[in-house]
Amino acid sequence: ATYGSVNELPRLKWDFLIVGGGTAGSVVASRLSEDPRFNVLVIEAGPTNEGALLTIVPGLQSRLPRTAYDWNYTTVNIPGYNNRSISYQRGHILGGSSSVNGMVFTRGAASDYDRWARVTGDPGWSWDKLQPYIKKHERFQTPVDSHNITGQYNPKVHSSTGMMPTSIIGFRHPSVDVLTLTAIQQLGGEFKYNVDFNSGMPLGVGWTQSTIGHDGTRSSAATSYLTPQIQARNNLHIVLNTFVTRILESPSPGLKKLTIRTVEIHTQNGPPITMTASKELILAAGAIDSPRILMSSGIGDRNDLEAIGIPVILHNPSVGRNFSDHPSLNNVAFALKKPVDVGPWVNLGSDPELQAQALELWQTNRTGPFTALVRDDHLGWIRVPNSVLSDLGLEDPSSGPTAANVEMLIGAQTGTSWDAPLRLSSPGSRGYVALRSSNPLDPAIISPNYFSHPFDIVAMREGIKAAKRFVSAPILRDNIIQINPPWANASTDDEIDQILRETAMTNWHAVGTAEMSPKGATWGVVDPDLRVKGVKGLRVIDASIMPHIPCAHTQAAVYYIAERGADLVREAWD
Ligand SMILES: Cc1cc2nc3c(=O)[nH]c(=O)nc-3n(C[C@H](O)[C@H](O)[C@H](O)COP(=O)(O)OP(=O)(O)OC[C@H]3O[C@@H](n4cnc5c(N)ncnc54)[C@H](O)[C@@H]3O)c2cc1C
Repeated sequence: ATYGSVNELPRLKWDFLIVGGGTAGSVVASRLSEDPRFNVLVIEAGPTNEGALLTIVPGLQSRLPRTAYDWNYTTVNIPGYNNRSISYQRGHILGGSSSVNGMVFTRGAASDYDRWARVTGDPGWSWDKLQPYIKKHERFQTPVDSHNITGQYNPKVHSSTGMMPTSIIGFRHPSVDVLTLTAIQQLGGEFKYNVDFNSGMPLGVGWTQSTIGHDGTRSSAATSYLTPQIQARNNLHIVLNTFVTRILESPSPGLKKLTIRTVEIHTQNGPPITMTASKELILAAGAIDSPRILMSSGIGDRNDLEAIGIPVILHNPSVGRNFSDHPSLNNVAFALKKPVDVGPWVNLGSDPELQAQALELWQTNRTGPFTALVRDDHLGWIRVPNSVLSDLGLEDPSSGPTAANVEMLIGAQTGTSWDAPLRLSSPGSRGYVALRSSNPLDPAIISPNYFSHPFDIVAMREGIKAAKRFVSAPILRDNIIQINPPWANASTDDEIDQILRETAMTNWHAVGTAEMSPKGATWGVVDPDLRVKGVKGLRVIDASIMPHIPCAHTQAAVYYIAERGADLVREAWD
């Protein structure tokens, strides 16, 4: 059952308490409550996703920032971004960030997961061992426009029996696609056609896949794992609009080890409410808020916590560190002499009339441009040339030679320019999340520290060069005037770097702030079974636990972590 406030909750005994009904939390709740022996309560700060049109219609995603569905965070001034601070979106709604994200569906490289297995000493995190979870997650379907997708994906690497509807992009731009596909045929090499970048081998250019199924609506963790039927389970309870401030030591007669299975819940007009799980407490509040809750509760760096007056219950300097994210650059585009025909929706982004028509089409029969969000039909995954790295004496931070350093979205949204927005897929920079004060209601300090590692700015620069190589394909080059501002007059590396620092943004892929490390390691926050080090009764299962960021949009990896995480919990209580 689902409750609108903590006052409506029946007084029950909870086996498992899950803090955060986001991407990972929804999966864990769904899987644990498959076992009728377990009584599960999810505590979610945001409202229900039910009927929230902005989260249902893919094309309305851009209207989500700064609504009630957004935590509305802002980073500190980022030195590598010329001291700019940027807004940092996070989902504040059932389904969490999966209810507000861009729905791009990418898994990354097999070597990303193999590296997790290597650094944690647990082969269970390897690409091969995760396959059952990859399959349990996905329900690949024909796209909403029912076009023939033979040759646009590899059915062998997809599952049609899992929980979450996914597909190939279902609203395409045929005149752009012809140019892209011809260009990659002409260029080959780094731009070779990759029939399916979700095979574990992402390099090359392939058709965009998204977490939108045949019905043209967003698939989120809430719509897929917490369907009305699943929410109706007798042993699954979800309380919305309820904010967890801290987690507390629980009475544990006879146990010497620090035991934490109690949550403290904020109430408007009264003292906080506490609840204790009889089996386990699971933090799934995401890469910003899971470390925030740990630190507010006295688990973190002793010096930092004492400096703001928080009594330390467990000294662990890794909490909140290792923040990793993908910087993005949306302004890489080339002016065209002759426009490409992108159809009647060309001004969709700016014309309210067209947007109203698109919404009507979506509502009437699930057609039109609002059945997709990303308007780039192809994604490219590229490497920084080894020669560039060796000349500069830089190491490649990616997980290996088959992983991507840079992602290039490929399209021509307005028809008047050829677009190549870039994402840095294998950043070397690491930032942190910290507390502002001892008040657990204060938002955390988010310090992403982008472009603090020398590789990152080099890789972005190389991404721009790769975009220039792309438009040098015979099919495109005669139609290209030049790269658009702000790049048109930047010729030296210094000039390019300045523009990078002035204009780069984020892809909202924060991970790593409660990283896994081997059992017994002197660093890290959780063991490979996701138990918080030095604590009994407490796990973290969400994006925070990734030791390294995959070269992919991060939701797929979070689903796999949550699927396996739920299994690890279940095994412990079998
Ligand atoms: C704007 C945006 C666009 C993105 N685009 C893409 C994309 O296109 N493709 C992709 O693969 N990935 C994308 N991502 C990233 C991806 O969505 C995230 O990596 C993933 O959803 C994180 O999952 P999580 O479970 O760790 O956290 P979340 O899904 O954020 O879940 C955390 C949950 O905890 C709740 N919570 C937090 N604090 C508390 C508290 N104190 N008490 C109670 N509840 C609390 C939150 O409300 C939330 O529901 C995007 C993210 C954003 C924000």
